[in-house]
Amino acid sequence: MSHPELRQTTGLEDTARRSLMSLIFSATGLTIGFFSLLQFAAGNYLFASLEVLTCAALLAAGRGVYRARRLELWIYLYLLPTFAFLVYISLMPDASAAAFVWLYMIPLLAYLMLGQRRGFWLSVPLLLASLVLYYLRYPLPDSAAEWIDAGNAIICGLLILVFVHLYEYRRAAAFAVVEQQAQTDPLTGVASRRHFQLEVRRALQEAGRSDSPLVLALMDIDHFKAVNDRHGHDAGDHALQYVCRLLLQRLRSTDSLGRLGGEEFGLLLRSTDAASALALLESLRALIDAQPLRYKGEQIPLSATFGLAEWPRDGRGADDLYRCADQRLYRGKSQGRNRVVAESAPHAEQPRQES
Ligand SMILES: Nc1nc2c(ncn2[C@@H]2O[C@H](COP(=O)(O)OP(=O)(O)OP(=O)(O)O)[C@@H](O)[C@H]2O)c(=O)[nH]1
Repeated sequence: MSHPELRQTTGLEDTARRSLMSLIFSATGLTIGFFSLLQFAAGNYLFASLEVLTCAALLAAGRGVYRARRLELWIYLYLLPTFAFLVYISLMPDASAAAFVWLYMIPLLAYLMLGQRRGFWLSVPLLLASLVLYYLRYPLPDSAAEWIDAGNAIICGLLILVFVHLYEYRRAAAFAVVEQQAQTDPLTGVASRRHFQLEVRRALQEAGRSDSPLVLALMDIDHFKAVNDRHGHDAGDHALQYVCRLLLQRLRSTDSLGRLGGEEFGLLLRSTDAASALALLESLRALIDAQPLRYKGEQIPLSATFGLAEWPRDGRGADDLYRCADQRLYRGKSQGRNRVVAESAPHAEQPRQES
């Protein structure tokens, strides 16, 4: 029952990523700010001033990253100079032999900010290159004790890499499950109300940019209470799932289907005008009408009423389109149900009254 368009991100991961980046930028800025004080105290004014500037830039980036459009660019603008700096301080002429521990930050930061695949491809080559440079700079160990020291450092780095890789793998998998659940109606598998509404708003922005029409349709199964009352709630659940399957069979990959609540569904038909939508929805209506649900040896007849609104003809905002489609759906119900309504009544209509 999966439909490609129902698999878009809700932005959950994006928000989490931005707040993590903000934290990392700010923490790095404050750390560098602290070191700038030490540099001032040591009389290294040029270095100290550069560190103050870097600190200010990172603190500003920590605030600005929430609005950043090209997030990837911000990540690489942070990671590449940071990694170059970490490699430098580990290998600079007067570095202590223990300064290499800063290299362990590389996989942590790369995985945190880039995720598993790109984190791996950025950090592993860099760590290997740093290892080679380190042993060009320092002679190879020549005693058992020195080999043990080197072994500790390498094995510790390797374990950090393996653990961060496994951690990120599990985190991403858990996040995907949570995101999927937030986007999906658990009974029917179509988009949840919240996700569908998000898709409508996104589609309206795209339609505004490309200036191509779009149709929002609302569909309500007729006399659904009677299905529950006569055949039981379980039959009602099967009917909801069945109707969704029928709809998804016919909808195009660019269309979206969401459950707005109870037995009401939303259909989003991108790049479609009212005339083509009417033909499509009419075929969906006829399909539901012609194919009763088979449930425990019984045939349960089903039908549905549709109301549709076209962007920009019937409104430019999501609320206007919902209101218009809802009025037409209500009109279809009052005209006898099992129909598609694409036009408003000649006179102004009252908003639909909830029973
Ligand atoms: N089985 C089942 N029933 C549900 C679910 N959600 C809502 N309903 C039922 O759907 C029915 C909706 O009834 P009404 O709002 O009166 O609408 P209707 O009987 O379809 O009548 P019209 O819409 O006017 O054609 C109620 O009986 C709800 O209990 C669900 O998830 N499963």
